Amino acid sequence: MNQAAVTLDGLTRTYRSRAGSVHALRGVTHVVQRGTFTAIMGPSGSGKSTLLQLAAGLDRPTSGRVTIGDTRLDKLNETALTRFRRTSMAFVFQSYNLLDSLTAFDNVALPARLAGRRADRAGVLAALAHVGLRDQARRRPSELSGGQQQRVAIARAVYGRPDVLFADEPTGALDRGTGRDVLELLRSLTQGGQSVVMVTHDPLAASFADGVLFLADGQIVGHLARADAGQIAAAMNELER
Ligand SMILES: Nc1ncnc2c1ncn2[C@@H]1O[C@H](COP(=O)(O)OP(=O)(O)OP(=O)(O)O)[C@@H](O)[C@H]1O
Repeated sequence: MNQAAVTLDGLTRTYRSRAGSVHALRGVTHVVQRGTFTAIMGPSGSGKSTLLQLAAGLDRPTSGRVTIGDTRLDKLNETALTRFRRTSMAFVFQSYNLLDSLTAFDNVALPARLAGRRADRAGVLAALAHVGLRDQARRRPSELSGGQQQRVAIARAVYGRPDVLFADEPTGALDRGTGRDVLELLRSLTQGGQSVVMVTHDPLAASFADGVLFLADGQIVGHLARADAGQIAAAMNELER
């Protein structure tokens, strides 16, 4: 089996507007191994969100390519890409992105239903149980705390057992303790062979990852393996000087 979960090969992304061109990514090459948790850090505007969007197939690179497992995203048309995203990848955002008119259960079941599959009741409940919310299945997001809502979003993301979970500041809106629970949950997914790629500004959040990639000005400028929050903060300070 291919041990590479995400392969980024010479990725560039240039945004063009009347005001001029912005080179958000300037040639990023990196491999995320299967079953690992990677954090991406860097100063504001360094290209972190752009990188995540390209890796998740939500946007196309100007040049270079993204491969998820053995599948090259540039070989897929929009329909095939949407289908592939629904089965192989999931995305967790800072703002949870749950539908308030649906219960926790129906939010978790939604991607499968959108993909034209029946959501199996036992599987959805198991996903909710995995994030400690088995008893809240009938509640709507507005009846849950922020941390619980983010756990519903993670249950939704893991229900289809995607190979890769992308997360953009997943703990940005949570207090420390709740954030820690969410990060431990993300880390636990790797034991089942899933990969997690997370953008964060928070060195403590990044310390839960197996490795941290540092971006500056659209390029990878450093890498730390299994570092504590102090080491990560020191590396960030160096970058921002
Ligand atoms: N749609 C867009 N059109 C034009 N420029 C963009 C667009 N999206 C991002 N940019 C620019 O590309 C660069 C990288 O942006 P990106 O959002 O990837 O950075 P980031 O590291 O995620 O920043 P932050 O930490 O502030 O969220 C920035 O200069 C940004 O202004």
